[in-house]
Amino acid sequence: MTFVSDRVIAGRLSTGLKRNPTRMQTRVKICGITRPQDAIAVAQAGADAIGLVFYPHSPRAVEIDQAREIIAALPPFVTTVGLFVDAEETTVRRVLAAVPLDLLQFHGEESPAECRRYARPYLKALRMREQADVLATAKQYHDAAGLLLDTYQAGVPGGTGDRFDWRRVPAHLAMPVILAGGLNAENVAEALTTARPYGVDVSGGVESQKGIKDAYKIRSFIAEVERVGRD
Ligand SMILES: O=C(O)c1ccccc1N[C@@H]1O[C@H](COP(=O)(O)O)[C@@H](O)[C@H]1O
Repeated sequence: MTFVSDRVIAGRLSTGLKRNPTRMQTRVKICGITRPQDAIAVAQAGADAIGLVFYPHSPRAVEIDQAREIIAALPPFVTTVGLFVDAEETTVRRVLAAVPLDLLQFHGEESPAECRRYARPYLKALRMREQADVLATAKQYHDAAGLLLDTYQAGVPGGTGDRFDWRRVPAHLAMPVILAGGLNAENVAEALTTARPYGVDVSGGVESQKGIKDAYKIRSFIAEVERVGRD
């Protein structure tokens, strides 16, 4: 088995790197992994990070034992991200005690204090409803490792499969921007040239069905990111 990536998103996110300058490779997170074989496919394709969804209402939700099995299948240097949506503190702590997560992703209405209380690097998701203020949110969550911008859809906290207007991503932000929402191999090049994010996060766009990743779609997605990310 050949693993083509040895990059670690968490460490780099916390170095204060901002946007994706010329010649710098855009980081890739593949979210909603539910099976060890998908984690292996993601690592083999060269992704930087996998996301594990600890939100029971998601079709991609994982249990603690399942998450441990998935992570155990990974080679080193692939960042593990745990996604939560307005979870109880006890729930997050139970997961953290059992699952080796490098980074937390808060995808609900968690306050800055709630995001900080685990003393772990975290990403804060902002759903891009009309009145969303990216700059103000970045200020509010100034200690976040990055701000993840996702599509807003009423009643759905994420994983919508829909894109938003990428021109709304500010050109300068004091923290890394991770672009999400409806990305796939067909549109990610346009997304990157429009928004120039530090990283991208995709779930539905690389699946054959909800929760089941498609190795071909993952490879195509990463190939596109690498193509655009080069000179
Ligand atoms: O993936 C989910 O099921 C999910 C559930 C609740 C909150 C967030 C979720 N996923 C995140 O949503 C975005 C976009 O996903 P997609 O590519 O549009 O399917 C991404 O950040 C996922 O991490």
